[in-house]
Amino acid sequence: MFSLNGSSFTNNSLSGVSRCLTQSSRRGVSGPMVVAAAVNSNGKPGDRNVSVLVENSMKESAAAPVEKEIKSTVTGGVGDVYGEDSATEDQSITPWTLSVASGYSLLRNPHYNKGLAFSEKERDSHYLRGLLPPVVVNHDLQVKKMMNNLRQYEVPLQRYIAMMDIQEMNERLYYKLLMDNVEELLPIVYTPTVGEACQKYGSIFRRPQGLFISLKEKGKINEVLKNWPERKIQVIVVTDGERILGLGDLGCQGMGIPVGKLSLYTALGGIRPSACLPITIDVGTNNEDLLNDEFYIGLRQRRARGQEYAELFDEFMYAVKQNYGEKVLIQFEDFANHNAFDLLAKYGTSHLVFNDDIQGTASVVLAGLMASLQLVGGTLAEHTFLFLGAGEAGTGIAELIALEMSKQTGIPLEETRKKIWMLDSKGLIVNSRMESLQHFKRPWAHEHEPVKELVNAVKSIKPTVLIGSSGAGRTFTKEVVQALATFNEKPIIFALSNPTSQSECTAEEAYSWSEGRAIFASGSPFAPVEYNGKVYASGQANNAYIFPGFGLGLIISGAIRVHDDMLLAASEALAEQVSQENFEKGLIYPPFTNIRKISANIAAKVAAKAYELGLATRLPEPANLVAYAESCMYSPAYRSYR
Ligand SMILES: O=C([O-])CC(=O)C(=O)O
Ligand SMILES: [Mg+2]
Repeated sequence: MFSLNGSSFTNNSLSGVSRCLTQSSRRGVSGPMVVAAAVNSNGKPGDRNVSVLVENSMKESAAAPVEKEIKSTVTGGVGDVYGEDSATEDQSITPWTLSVASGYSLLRNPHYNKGLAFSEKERDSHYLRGLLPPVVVNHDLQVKKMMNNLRQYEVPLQRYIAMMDIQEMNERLYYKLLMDNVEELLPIVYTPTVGEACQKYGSIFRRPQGLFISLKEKGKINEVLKNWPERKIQVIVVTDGERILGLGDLGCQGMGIPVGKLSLYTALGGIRPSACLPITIDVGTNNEDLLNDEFYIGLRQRRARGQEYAELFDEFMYAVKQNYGEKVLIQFEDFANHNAFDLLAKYGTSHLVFNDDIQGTASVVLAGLMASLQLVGGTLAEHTFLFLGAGEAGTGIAELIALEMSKQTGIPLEETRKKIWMLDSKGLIVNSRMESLQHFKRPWAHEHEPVKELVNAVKSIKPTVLIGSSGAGRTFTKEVVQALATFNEKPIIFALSNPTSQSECTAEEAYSWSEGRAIFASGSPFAPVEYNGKVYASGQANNAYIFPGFGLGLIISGAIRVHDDMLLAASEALAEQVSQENFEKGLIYPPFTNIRKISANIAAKVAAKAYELGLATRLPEPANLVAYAESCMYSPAYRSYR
């Protein structure tokens, strides 16, 4: 332990300062620069506004709302957020230092470590001699070795843990692995395996990832954000863990989801890893198993609701804006319905927010539907839709379909919504249930007699498209699929719930029960299926196709708000990427192997829409947005250190 500016630090907290050369006089060096996150521990951040804010809120009683003070200090400016310039002598600041990492600490810094790929020259100039065995290998060989190692693990969760270890050890190796082997590794770092990882997060927990903001941090969220070692954040994925995939309330252990989503932001959408910040808001959990689990990592209390929740969230949202400015994208992920819609509505006018489960899923499904029309014919408005599940995903998709139909035909939204039917746990959503319906379900109540069972709704409504978004597995039974197949030559079936255990039916069931006629896509991946001597490959209707490119489009245009027309633009861009060859295989999504190109195209269309709507701030608009998007994308290639 030693003391700096009156605060105590362990050696580790200054990530190798003892071996680092102070950088202030050597700007422009292309060596491994490290920002040493030496955060003062006296609880007084240096920023003048923040100090005022925190002191004000401390003066008030702990329960008093801090919203007023927080809002009043937000200027949208990010110039001097750490307060180094504006602090007076009596205000303490965070002593950040820029330094060059070398030697042992360089090998332990995941941003800059290259392992055995350090060149002879780098080994000399960065004090690495003797710390590495003599061999020098290239990036490709490292990837080959890691893939060999990963394939030795038969249990997917072991592969997940191994991937997390690689991410902690050598970030560029992690992203190159993921990008070069996207179809093989996506099911590991993402659905379905990430679901199991969240369920067991407490047990497999090694090193913390992302930021945990719990009720204990109320009144101090500004300081917590300052503890994060990166300053230039472009995308935050935040969850409160209440509805993790279709697995329900996993509390603080939901952190696996923001971490996984942001890995995809980098690998699939080209956002720099250092610009990505995963956050879990911990307000407790109502999951009894977790509350009784000795390895649980979160607050051991039931969920805070109402004002307590709203105040913590408000403090968080304004602290984010204060620290990272107007253009940081905040992606809401896996909130329960009752919060998801309200948070999106509440912050949609003041922040750049995007709800992946409502908007991202909607955009990916609309893209799949646009592509399906090439196989089944007709226009969107000529189809009839039935949803099982009227939550975030279901109503979000329904609204985007209705909007697109309305744009295509000129028919008012209220009318196009009538082509879309929904069934929730209480049966078909019909007018006679109106009084008891949650507000987000009401637009979908149409005139019809009550129907309880899905199979009877299918027989009565005769949908051409059946979409499962309830989070409950195995609900598209043989009877349901067979009924659908009696009046559709090519029934379109989306089994969207994640992970695989929650899928409404399997690919094999969809093809065999429809005698090979279904056009099928699912939220979690299924291997190709053989039926009657023919191989059927199904698509993955997962928002992973959309959010990385969508976010990139917002960032490259400097967008300040999300607009529904941007979602439609993203759907069109994705649907356009389905090739004739894909269609011939019955696919309605392009393969993930092309995802970087797909993301660049989505980004370009989203950015173009932002410029058109006057929501872009990065001017002038680049002439070729696809080329510009591609040029902005992160590459995991190693850099040379002088
Ligand atoms: O994470 C995924 O695979 C898709 C998604 O957003 C969800 O199921 O909540
Ligand atoms: Mg989600």
